[in-house]
Amino acid sequence: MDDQTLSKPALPGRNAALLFDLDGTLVPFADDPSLVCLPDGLRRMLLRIRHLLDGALGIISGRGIADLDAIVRIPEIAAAGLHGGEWRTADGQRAQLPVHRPIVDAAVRHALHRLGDREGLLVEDKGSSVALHFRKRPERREEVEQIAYDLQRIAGSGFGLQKGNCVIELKPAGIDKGTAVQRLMESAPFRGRKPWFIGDDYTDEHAFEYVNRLGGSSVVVGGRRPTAARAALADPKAVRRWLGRMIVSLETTPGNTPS
Ligand SMILES: O=P(O)(O)OC[C@H]1O[C@H](O[C@H]2O[C@H](CO)[C@@H](O)[C@H](O)[C@H]2O)[C@H](O)[C@@H](O)[C@@H]1O
Repeated sequence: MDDQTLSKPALPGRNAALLFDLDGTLVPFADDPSLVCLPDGLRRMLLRIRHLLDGALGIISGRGIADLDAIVRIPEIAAAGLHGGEWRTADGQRAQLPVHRPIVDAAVRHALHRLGDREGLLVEDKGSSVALHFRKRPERREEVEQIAYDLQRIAGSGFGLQKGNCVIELKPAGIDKGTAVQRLMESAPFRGRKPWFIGDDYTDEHAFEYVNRLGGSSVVVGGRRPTAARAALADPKAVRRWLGRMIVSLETTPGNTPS
């Protein structure tokens, strides 16, 4: 169904575990992925909410964790990167799935060779995957997607494709943001709490489906439909306003000691 009308999300209670996507959710899209930054005011809000939820706040992204850390700048925040290919729990333990570097190297070389004129296009080498970006050249979408399909054939069944906002990515098969949410939810202080996932893109649908199955709350940012999400916010500015209301609500909930 693509005429879904979704209402705004309620405010999470003190037993919530809050998991956010980054690009298109907490921060607006930029032409160049390296130009994205998280404003200081928003960082302070996330820190405050993390404190009020006893640490149960994390980021789940298609970016690698090192890239996320450089943007988010919240030391040791619980995170999953590369759509679930690596993760770090709130106590700082890190893990990552095996990286098939020779295949990724071959895919990067093939993509660079095939693209020819790369003006406005970007081949992003993410270590275990490779993303082909066409935000500045939307008219080349079909050509870029065709190259990605060819990369998938060359890489074989151990790899799959993930479409996103003006991007298509070759990534290891069998990982997605649903498994990423599951990994964090099985670790402290997330375990036993009600999961919330807030995201905007196709890759976030796996996470929406997962939290829905757990009886959690799923919030899509923006107008992409259809979606498995059960509530919606218009854009990253609306997300920030919602976070502001959340802080007031959590601070005034009996049992929370403002500090
Ligand atoms: O899961 P996310 O946190 O949303 O990360 C998804 C991808 O984000 C980045 O690409 C997207 O954002 C860029 C900056 O706004 C934009 O230029 C690009 O068009 C978007 O697709 C990042 O570069 C990717 O590696 C992530 O997978």
